[in-house]
Amino acid sequence: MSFVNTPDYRHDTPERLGVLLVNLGTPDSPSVPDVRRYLAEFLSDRRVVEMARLPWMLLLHGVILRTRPARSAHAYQSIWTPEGSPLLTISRRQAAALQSQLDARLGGPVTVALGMRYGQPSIASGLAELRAANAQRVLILPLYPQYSATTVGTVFDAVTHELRRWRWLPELRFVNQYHDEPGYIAALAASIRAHWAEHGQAERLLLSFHGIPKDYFDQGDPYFCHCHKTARLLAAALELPAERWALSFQSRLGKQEWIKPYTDATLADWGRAGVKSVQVLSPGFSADCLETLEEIAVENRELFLESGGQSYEYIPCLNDNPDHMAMIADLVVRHCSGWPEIEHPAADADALAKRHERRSIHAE
Ligand SMILES: C=CC1=C(C)c2cc3[nH]c(cc4nc(cc5[nH]c(cc1n2)c(C)c5CCC(=O)O)C(CCC(=O)O)=C4C)c(C)c3C=C
Ligand SMILES: [Fe+2]
Ligand SMILES: [Fe+2]
Repeated sequence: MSFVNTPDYRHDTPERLGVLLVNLGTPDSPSVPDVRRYLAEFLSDRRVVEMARLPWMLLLHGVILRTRPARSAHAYQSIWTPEGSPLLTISRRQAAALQSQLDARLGGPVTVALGMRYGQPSIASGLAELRAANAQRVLILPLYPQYSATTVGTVFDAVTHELRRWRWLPELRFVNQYHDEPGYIAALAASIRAHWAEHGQAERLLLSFHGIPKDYFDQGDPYFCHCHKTARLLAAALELPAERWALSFQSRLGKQEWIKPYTDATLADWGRAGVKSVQVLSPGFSADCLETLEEIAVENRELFLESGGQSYEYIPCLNDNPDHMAMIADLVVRHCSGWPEIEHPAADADALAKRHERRSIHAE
């Protein structure tokens, strides 16, 4: 194996701290071939589908990748914007907002880059961007509040897989969840309150998280428990009594059992039981994407209304809202404690130059 450090870290420019924001990723376009390529990469990940390799590869390439891409492409076309996939455009705005917040707080020693687990920009390109900025200390920050092996675990795999090719490794830290972080709960509560202030309160609030196969939970994935804790803390922050809210799991795939209750079944039950109005929030998604803008905001709305409901409102994800990005900036500062860029923030160019002078003695 050959190593890829070109250019290497440099002694002649100040060292920096790098933050790699990571999210799931999205197809390059909503065309069937691009969606197929994206699904092939995503669904070949052993952390996402744990089934025995040979039967899964036969099923994936023999059946799923021949049928699902057309259906998914159609759904992607309905949410695509002139700037591209919502997940990617929002992620770029989040990276820019985090960069500004950290610049304002620390005086400029941090570089923020974006890397997607599947598709572009890749985790490898994000790490290369940080290396080019001379970021010798790096924080990996997957934008998944709840830990799951299927999301956060696989980000770790991709980062370490790429770093196996580097000769000079950065000092590395990794955020693996923030599901009960007070700032995260407060930002969610504030966004719901803002929605209530404008639209009033529905009879029920549904907190819908992406699902995982039940088997992964049975084998120890803490995701289900993290979702429950987020939901419980959020309901408490909103002072919502138990009969006014529920938690559910969306976006299941395939025939096996996933963690329950299911979002679609819950909404259909509520509609049939005479619940007239609901508001739905997906607190586990840090950015709006196909699963919220199409599945929750459109598909599940139809289902609820067809089942007897009368009013259905989707409350958007936190996206790049300032409370959210301030909370993410707090997380960065906390996880990087002890690192010089955080402990001795340079307010001006002079201080930066002095800090560099101090450290480059060893390089001479
Ligand atoms: C076995 C399959 C899947 C598991 C397990 C899974 C877990 C999981 N996913 C997210 C977040 C997102 N998933 C998104 C799309 C998506 N998810 C799956 C399958 C599994 N997800 C598929 C096949 C797709 C693609 C769309 C489709 O064909 O239906 C997205 C949106 C991507 C976008 O481009 O907008 C997100 C975000 C979490 C948080 C999670 C486990 C906790
Ligand atoms: Fe998913
Ligand atoms: Fe979906």
